Amino acid sequence: MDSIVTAFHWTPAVALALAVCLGVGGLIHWTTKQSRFPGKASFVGTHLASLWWMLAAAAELAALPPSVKMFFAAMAWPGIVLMPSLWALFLYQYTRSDYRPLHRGVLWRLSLAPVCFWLLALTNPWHHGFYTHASAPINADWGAAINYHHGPLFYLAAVYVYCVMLASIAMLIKAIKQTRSLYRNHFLAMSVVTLIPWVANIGYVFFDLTLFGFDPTPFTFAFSLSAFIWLIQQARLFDAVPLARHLLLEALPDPVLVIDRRQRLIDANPAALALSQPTEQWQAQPLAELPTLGSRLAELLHATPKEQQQTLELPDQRFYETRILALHSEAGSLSAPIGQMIYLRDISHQHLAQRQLTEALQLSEQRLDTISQLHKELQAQAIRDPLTGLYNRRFLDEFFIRELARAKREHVHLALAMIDLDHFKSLNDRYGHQAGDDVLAFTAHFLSSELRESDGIFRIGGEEFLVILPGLNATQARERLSYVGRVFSQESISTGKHLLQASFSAGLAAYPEQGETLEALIAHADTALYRAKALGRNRAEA
Ligand SMILES: Nc1nc2c(ncn2[C@@H]2O[C@H](COP(=O)(O)OP(=O)(O)OP(=O)(O)O)[C@@H](O)[C@H]2O)c(=O)[nH]1
Repeated sequence: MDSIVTAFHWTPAVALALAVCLGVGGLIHWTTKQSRFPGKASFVGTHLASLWWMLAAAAELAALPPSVKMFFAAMAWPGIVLMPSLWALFLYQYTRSDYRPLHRGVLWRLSLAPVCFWLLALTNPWHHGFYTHASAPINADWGAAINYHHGPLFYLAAVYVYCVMLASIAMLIKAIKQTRSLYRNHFLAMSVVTLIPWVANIGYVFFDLTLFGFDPTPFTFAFSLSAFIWLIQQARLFDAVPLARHLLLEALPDPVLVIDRRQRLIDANPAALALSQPTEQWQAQPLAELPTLGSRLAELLHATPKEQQQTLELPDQRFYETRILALHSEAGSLSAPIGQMIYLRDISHQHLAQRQLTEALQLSEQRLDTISQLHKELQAQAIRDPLTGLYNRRFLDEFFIRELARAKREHVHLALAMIDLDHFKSLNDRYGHQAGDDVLAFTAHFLSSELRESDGIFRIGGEEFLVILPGLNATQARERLSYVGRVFSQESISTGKHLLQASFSAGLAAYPEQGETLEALIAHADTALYRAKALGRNRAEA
């Protein structure tokens, strides 16, 4: 026991190596507790291999006898060879989002080279193919580091490991080229994390670079470890949520743009790029200079928040509803504005449909107006005589009922006159039908101007008129029509070619004395008209 204790010593380098081992162990434990991510098993395996390497390195550092140091140097080899293989496997799975568990066959194949090199390293005292005879402590101090002189087997192992590392780097470069999402940042970060230990290793193998007189590679794992912790904590590596959000944004058919505080474009999803078609160097370009929509969006950003939610009309009948969201950095309880996100929702279909609907509604309203206007005109035409413009027989009943009701209500008379032009047939025969029409039109106009506005004048036959005179009894109506008839007979009627004179006879009846119905009053007035004709025409009889 004592010999074992005295075979090792405790130095700051050993403490550092053990601290890194503890860190790597903690990272492995933490990773196993995380939710699934592509290549999780190979990621854990990589760190187990590096832990093995680090433990062997720590033991070699702590060991005092050169033979023990060389034994632990040989013990490190399964970790040294397995680690890059598992790392390459992890990158292969991660860049392909491959969640499948590791196949046992793959593990066997990956373990083959590490086991072979391990056996070759352990059997080095017999063949010295790994470390040559010249390998010896750097000085005479007890526990001094060994200055290894590498044999061909060592270089074979180095070539194997570097080939695997080159494959990893190639895989990362390909992945970086093919993606522009958050994955790209992850791949970039992983490249750096991967490169640093191997730069240190190349420095050790080819340029004799050492730390504590020792291969610095395992110590750079301290850097890798910190980088991974940062990536996992801050950049949320392996966290599905930001990746899912980013992928969603990429797949979103609506354009989304992100600008910084100085309104320079920092991100745009494929839909935004397809809409705007900017130059290749669109990142960091001022928003206002962005083709198609930049100037419009820049104007919107200066508008009030209310106006910012408006419809943006772009060429080719495309309409977008705009939404502008402020972005803040969350640093503890402090929140600072860092930019804005502009979201454009494609509402072309709804907008066009709404416009078509509005146009259709306007058209149907116009048509409805025209129809109701036509309807009114038709209604008016239906109750009017086209030649004279006077009411016709159709409106007589309605007019009479209303006036009779009023007469009854107000206890007044209601007179009715039948008017017939005298000798109209001979006028027609002598001067023609057109002249007859002119006389009829003149008569209508004359009666309308001579009688009261409240009197109803109807043309009820060829040269027959009917007049309703509210408030007048038969005698008063007779006086009124006698006077109007006299004036009419003195009028000269122009019929184009001739100046004619005409007269009319009128027969009168009045409610309530001569009757209380239209039929009764017409019958009475007809009789009176017949009498007026018989008495020589151009007169009114009651
Ligand atoms: N120009 C014209 N003539 C019409 C119209 N409607 C009816 N008439 C004519 O009016 C005349 C009516 O004549 P009659 O009923 O015989 O009576 P009259 O010649 O007026 O004789 P009295 O009534 O007895 O004075 C007929 O010749 C009809 O052809 C019309 O719209 N235009």
